[in-house]
Amino acid sequence: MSTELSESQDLNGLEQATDGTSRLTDICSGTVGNSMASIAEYYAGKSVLITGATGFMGKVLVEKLLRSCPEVKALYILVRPKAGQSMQQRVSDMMKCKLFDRVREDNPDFYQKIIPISSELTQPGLAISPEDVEKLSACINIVFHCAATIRFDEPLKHALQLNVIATQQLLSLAHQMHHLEAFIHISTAYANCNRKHIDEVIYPPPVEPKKLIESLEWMDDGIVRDITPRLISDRPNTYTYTKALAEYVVQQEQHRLNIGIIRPSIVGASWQEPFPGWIDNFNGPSGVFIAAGKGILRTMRANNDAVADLIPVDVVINLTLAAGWYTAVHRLVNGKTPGSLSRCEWLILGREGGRNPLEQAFRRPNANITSNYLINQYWILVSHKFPALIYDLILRLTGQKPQMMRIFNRLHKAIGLLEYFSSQDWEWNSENMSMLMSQLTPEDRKTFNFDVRQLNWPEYIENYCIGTKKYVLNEDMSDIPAARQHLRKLRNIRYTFNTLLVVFIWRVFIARSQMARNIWYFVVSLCFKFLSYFRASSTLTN
Ligand SMILES: CCCCCCCCCCCCCCCCCC(=O)SCCNC(=O)CCNC(=O)[C@H](O)C(C)(C)COP(=O)(O)OP(=O)(O)OC[C@H]1O[C@@H](n2cnc3c(N)ncnc32)[C@H](O)[C@@H]1OP(=O)(O)O
Ligand SMILES: NC(=O)C1=CN([C@@H]2O[C@H](COP(=O)(O)OP(=O)(O)OC[C@H]3O[C@@H](n4cnc5c(N)ncnc54)[C@H](OP(=O)(O)O)[C@@H]3O)[C@@H](O)[C@H]2O)C=CC1
Repeated sequence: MSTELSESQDLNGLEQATDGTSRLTDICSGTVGNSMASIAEYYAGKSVLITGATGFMGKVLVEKLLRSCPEVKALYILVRPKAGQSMQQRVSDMMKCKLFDRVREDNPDFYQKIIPISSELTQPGLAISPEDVEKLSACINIVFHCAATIRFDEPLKHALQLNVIATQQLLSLAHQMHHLEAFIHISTAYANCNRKHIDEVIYPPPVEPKKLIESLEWMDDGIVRDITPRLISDRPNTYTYTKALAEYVVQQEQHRLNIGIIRPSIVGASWQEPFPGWIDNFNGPSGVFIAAGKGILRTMRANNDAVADLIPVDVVINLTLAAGWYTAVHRLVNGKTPGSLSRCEWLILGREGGRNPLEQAFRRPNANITSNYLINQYWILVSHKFPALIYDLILRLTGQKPQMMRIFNRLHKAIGLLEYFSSQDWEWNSENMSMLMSQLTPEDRKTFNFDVRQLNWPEYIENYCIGTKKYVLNEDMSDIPAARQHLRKLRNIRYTFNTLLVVFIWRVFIARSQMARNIWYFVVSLCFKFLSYFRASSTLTN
C-alpha cells in the first residue's frame, strides 16, 4: 500500500483510496488455518461454470480441474455453435484433443462431468435458455470467466460488447446463483498498460462504462471507428481498453460477490502440464516463433534492456484455481497480478530458431531483435520486402499468383500490433501472488505450482517452439532431417545468389569505370591490410 494515499477500509477488506483505486491488504495478512481444505478437497463436490472453455486457457483450465480435482462434481461450460459446427460437435471435438490424453488415461468417462450450455455472449441474457438459467442458479458454486475477444484490432463496439457488456450480464447471472462462493475474472496484466508501475489495485476506469455503452449504442460503426483513437487515448488498442473497463465492472460487485481478478501477462505454451510445450494458437509469441521459424520474420523491434513478461499457461491456470479456492474460503475480494517472479530476456526468446526446424521454410531462420526503429526499417526493406518482391517476380514469371508481398503485409500488421508490448517494460507488484503461494500446503504447492522461479527459460522456449511445430502446425518431428535438408538447400541458394550479385555489380558498375575500379581496389587493399594486421597481432599475443 503506498503511504501517500489516505485510505479507508470497507467491510470486505477492500480499501478505497482517495484516488479512486481499490486495493487489498487483508489478503496479504490473512492466514490459513491448518483445518482448511486443500485445493482439490475444496473443489470436491463443487459445480463450476466456465466461460471461454473452448479457448486456449479455458481448455487448460477444464483439463487441470478434471485431472487434479477428480472429485469435482460438474463443469458447466458456456459454448456457442461456430463455423458450421453445433455446440455438441465442438465440445466432443475439444475432448478428443491431445491435451486431454492424460485425463482420458486416468478416467475414460471424464466427459460425463462436462455439461455444455448453449450461449452466445454477445446476445441479451447471454442467449441462455430460461431452463438453463434455472439449472445454473441452483447448482453453481464457482464461476471462472475466461471468455473475451483478445484481438488487438477488434472494433470498439464488438470488444465492448464481449469484454464489458457480457461480463456485466454474467455478473447478473451470478447474482441469481444461490450457492455461489467465488467469481473469478480473467483480466490481463496490460489492462493498465498506460501506467509504468502497476499495483494490485483496480484503477479508476478511463470512462464510466455505462455512459460509454449508452453513447455507442446510437452511433454507427463509422463514427465509432473515427472516435476510437480519442477514446482509447494512451492505450494501444481496444482490447486493453475494454479489459480495463471490465475490471471496473467486476469491482462494482465487490460488496455482493466474492470476486477474484487474475491478470496474466503474455501467456505462452505449457511449461509442464499436462505435457511441456502445449499450445494451440498463433497469438503473441507463438505467431512470432512460427514466422521466425519459417524464415519469414527476420527482424523485430524489442527492447533488449527490458524483459519479456511471458508466463506459461499451466502456471496461470494453477494460479487461477488457487485463487478460486482462496477467494471462496476467505470471502474476500482479491486482485492478482501477473506471474513473472522470474522474467525472460528478449534475447533468450530471439535465440531459439533453427534447432528444430519447421518444414518448408521460406528462408533460413535468422531473426534479429533490435530496439532501433531505423535499423528495424532497414532490415524490413532488405530482409523482408526485397526477397518478397523477388519471390513474387519469380511466381509471376512462372505464371503463378504472387503471394509473398501479401503475406509480409499481414506479418507487418501483426508485428506492428505486438511492438507496443515488446519494446517497453512495466513493473508489476505481485505481493498477492507471493502471499497466495505461502498459503498453500506443500502438496498443493506441487500440484498447483505457480512458482516460475524454478523455470529454465532456454529449455522452456525450446519446448515452446517444438510445441508450435507439433500442435499448431501439425508437423511431424520425424520430418526434421528433411527440414534440415531444405535449409541446406536454401543456404546454397543464398550463396549462389550472393555470388551472382557480386559478379553482376562488378560487371555493371565496377568493370566499366576507372574510378569505380580504383575505389574497389582501394577498399579491397584496405580490407587486406586490416586482415594482415589482425593476423600479425594475434600471432604476437600467442
Ligand atoms: C524475433 C524472434 C523472437 C521474439 C519472440 C517474442 C515475441 C513476443 C511478442 C510480444 C507479444 C506481446 C503480446 C501482448 C500481450 C498481451 C496479452 C494479452 O493480454 S492478450 C493475448 C494476446 N492477443 C494476441 O496476441 C492477439 C493478437 N492477434 C490479433 O490481434 C490478430 O490476430 C491480428 C490483428 C494480429 C491479425 O489479424 P488477421 O490478419 O485478421 O488474422 P487472423 O488473426 O484472423 O488470422 C487469420 C488466419 O491466419 C492464421 N495466422 C495468424 N497468425 C499467423 C502467423 N503468424 N503465421 C501463420 N498463420 C497465422 C490464423 O490462424 C488464421 O487462420 P484461419 O483460422 O483463418 O485458418
Ligand atoms: N492468451 C493470452 O496471452 C492472454 C489472455 N488473457 C485473458 O485470458 C482469457 C482467455 O484468453 P485465451 O484463452 O487466450 O483466448 P481465446 O481467444 O483462445 O479464447 C476465447 C474464448 O472466448 C470465447 N468467446 C469469444 N467470443 C464469444 C462469444 N461471443 N460467445 C461465447 N463465447 C465466446 C471463445 O469461444 P469460441 O471458441 O466459440 O470462439 C473462446 O472459448 C481472456 O479473458 C484474455 O483476455 C490475459 C492475458 C494474456
